[in-house]
Amino acid sequence: MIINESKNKRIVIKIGSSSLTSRLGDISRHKLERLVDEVVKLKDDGHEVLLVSSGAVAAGYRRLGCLNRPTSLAEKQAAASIGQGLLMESYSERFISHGYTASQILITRSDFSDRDRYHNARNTINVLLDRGIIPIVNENDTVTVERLKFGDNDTLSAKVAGLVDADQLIILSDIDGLYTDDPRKNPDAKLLTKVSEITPEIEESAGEPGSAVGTGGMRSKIDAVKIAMASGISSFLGNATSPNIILKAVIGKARGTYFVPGKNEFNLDTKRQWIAFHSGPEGEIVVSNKAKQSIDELKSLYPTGIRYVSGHFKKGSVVRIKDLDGNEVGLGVSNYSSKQLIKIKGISRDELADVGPEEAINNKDLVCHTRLAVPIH
Ligand SMILES: Nc1ncnc2c1ncn2[C@@H]1O[C@H](COP(=O)(O)OP(=O)(O)O)[C@@H](O)[C@H]1O
Ligand SMILES: N[C@@H](CCC(=O)OP(=O)(O)O)C(=O)O
Repeated sequence: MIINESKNKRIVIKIGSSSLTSRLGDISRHKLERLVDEVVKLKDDGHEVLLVSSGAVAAGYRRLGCLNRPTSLAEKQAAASIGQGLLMESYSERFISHGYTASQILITRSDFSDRDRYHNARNTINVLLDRGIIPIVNENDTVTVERLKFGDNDTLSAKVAGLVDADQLIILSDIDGLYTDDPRKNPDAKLLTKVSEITPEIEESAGEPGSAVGTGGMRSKIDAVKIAMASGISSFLGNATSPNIILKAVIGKARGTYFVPGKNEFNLDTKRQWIAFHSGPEGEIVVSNKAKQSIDELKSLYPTGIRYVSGHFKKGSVVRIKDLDGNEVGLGVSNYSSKQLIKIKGISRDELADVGPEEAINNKDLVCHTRLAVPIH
């Protein structure tokens, strides 16, 4: 199949456990190699490809001595510790047989919540992509604890797609796309081929995993797509077993669901993506109704609109912004420490002249929740 389009794309492909495993639950070499062979064709055509691949637990649990996929955290982590190496070995062997090199990247949420580490990951991945390598990302299962988990590889893939400014996110699963209901439970469910807005009906239709090896189900795929949409990235969801699914998805000819990003104001730049999806807010400020309104309009926040400040934070920390009823309205990088803000809250811009930067939060460092239909943190 000739897939070359005028522009070479940067493509992130998420491969779920169910797309790599046999009916017994262990890794199917045949399935893995078929997908790698498609990626190789994309590479031959000049596209940059990054994989986010699950499968470590599936590849390792039998050698750990478990009959079924384990459910306890420690056993899953032990299985992943065995399986991650085996998984990478299978990928590497196949890519090398085609003359390409794969690299392994294991990430936890805490790696991304530090802005320097976030940038570092981005720089490293850019070097790999520039040199024609295929980075293969998975969650660093052996060291994550529930609290620090990305939660699943679906949202991880969307965050990685944002990190590397991907042109497209392709999520492969064991289902043909997003249906109006879980098709395994409702035979009347209809496939949605194009989605430009995640409506409450779509949220409701998204259910649990369909197989014993899947973890996120449609719920986490929708969360992932929302993150991609907010980052201005088109996504595709389709069935890994469908022939040439990746090649067809890239040219818009695959059976499945295409998700197209919404209006421009949702297209978060990398800094806002970091604030929205990765940062760990260190304090809270409560703002007046008028200030809330200007945040809704994505305007900078001035000390005059701040009513209360809580927590101890430094200049440059991310803080939660709440309205007078206690609802979170956004997140932003504070130009002042909590100590300074307590002193200057409520003060007008004229009176502030000598204290420091006028704005408490510049609008470039502001993420407004009403403009962002995405779960934060
Ligand atoms: N609205 C829906 N549309 C499609 N699939 C759905 C829906 N709701 C729930 N599902 C289930 O989600 C499953 C895919 O998620 P999951 O098992 O986690 O796969 P993976 O391992 O590929 O991440 C499907 O097999 C399907 O049974
Ligand atoms: N990191 C884990 C998988 C986590 C996960 O999201 O799995 P899946 O829902 O199959 O994509 C592993 O490699 O087994």
